[in-house]
Amino acid sequence: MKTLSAAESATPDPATHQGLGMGALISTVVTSCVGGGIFALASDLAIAASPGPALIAWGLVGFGILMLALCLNNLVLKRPDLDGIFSYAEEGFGKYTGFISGWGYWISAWMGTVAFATVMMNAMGYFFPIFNGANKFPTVIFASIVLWLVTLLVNRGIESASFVNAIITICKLIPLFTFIVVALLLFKVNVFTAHFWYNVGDNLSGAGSISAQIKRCFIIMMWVFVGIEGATMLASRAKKKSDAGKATLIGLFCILGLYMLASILPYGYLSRNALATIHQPGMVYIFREMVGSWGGALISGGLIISTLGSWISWTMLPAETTRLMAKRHLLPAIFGKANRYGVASFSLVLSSVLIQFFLLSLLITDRAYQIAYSMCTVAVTICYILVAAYQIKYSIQHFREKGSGFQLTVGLLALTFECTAVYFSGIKYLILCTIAYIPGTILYLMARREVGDQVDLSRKEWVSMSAILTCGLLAIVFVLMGRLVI
Ligand SMILES: NC(=[NH2+])NCCC[C@H](N)C(=O)O
Repeated sequence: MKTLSAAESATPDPATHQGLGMGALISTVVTSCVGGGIFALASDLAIAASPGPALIAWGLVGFGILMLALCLNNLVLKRPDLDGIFSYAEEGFGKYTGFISGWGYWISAWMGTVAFATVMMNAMGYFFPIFNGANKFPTVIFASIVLWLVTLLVNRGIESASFVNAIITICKLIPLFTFIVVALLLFKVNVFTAHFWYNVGDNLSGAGSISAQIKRCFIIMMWVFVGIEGATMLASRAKKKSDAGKATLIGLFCILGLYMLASILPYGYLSRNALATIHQPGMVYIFREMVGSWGGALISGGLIISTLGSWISWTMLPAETTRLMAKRHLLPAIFGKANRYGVASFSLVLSSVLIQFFLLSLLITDRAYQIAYSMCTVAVTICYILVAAYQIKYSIQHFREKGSGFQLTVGLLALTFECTAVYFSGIKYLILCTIAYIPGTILYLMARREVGDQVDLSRKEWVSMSAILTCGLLAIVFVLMGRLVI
């Protein structure tokens, strides 16, 4: 049995269908992007900014993600022979760069699961206060049980049937729409405009200049868009290739609309201060304030189902990524070895062990959710940057073709956006990621040996490898010295 990626699992089996239609493609974008982030968005953003700067940030991030989506569409159409997001980096800049991209994607995929687990346990706390208490042991134990149950299921080659996905999508959208409609009805213009640009006179950590507020919004907004690459990766299975492009754009605008409404409307009901200090995940408790306790239950229920669905899909994904990388000899063959259900067990179990390790962080910090999603976002940005870079390279190489000037501009804008986003999000997360490249690089070298390649790295590869390893080692030293605090 074949494992499906987060994106693929949302869609019908291509063998029994004549390719994916527009509806299936759009729902793929929504399924792979909308996980747990939206439920915490309002309160997370309120900590970072007032409504004015938040709106500007949505405009900027929306535009940047659009550029990225356009790059992916273009590459999928121009290079249908390449599969897996890391293959663009490999094709454009050599094997080690391909590895850098794939490894980033892999780290991001399982780090995202740590974020899912934390936000899901917060929502469980709504029903079972034991998960909300100061003692985090019950939370860690329950999250670990879910983790290993999901691992076991995926390891047995479950495929999320499309009807299950449809139910999950409905369960996540109904509470979200209900929230938005009620928030619209209760919207008070004077509350919304009271502190439109600044929140003067309170002691929010998020006070500050407009630009500082916009910067803080970036990582929160980027996180909710992780997964946008999902549908474009399906282009080769679309009924019409051009549909995939359209679907990504339509999906992107739908999601952007959903996110903007869910995060901006609450500013018209509660003050920024109140939103920022509300219990997490914000939407649950904002809705409870609005309509009473059934509201909190509705949103918590939606959140639990939504994150569980995403959790399963994103458990299949890292194993699938490393399997493809092993196929291309970027990782040792064991990463690609399928068990009798056709699942690459080693990768799967390795990701789960790492997730388990990071779940323990819940015991020592109450910022586990923020840390996990920041790491997830920055790690995936590494591959996005390389996608944009390949888009630029490809457009220059084929400059005579029609539309290349446009594609080049899109690539340049996407690259600028992604780099700025990493910078705004905090270089420290990027530096921390390099630690994971130390064992990764060893595995990469082993993979090269395996195929009899006497590791004859090019000069460029040596340079990038040494730079990354040095950063990784320095990061370890800084962490040990307590200089790198997240
Ligand atoms: N690598 C991952 N697990 N990504 C999950 C994507 C999360 C999604 N964007 C959300 O808002 O919840």
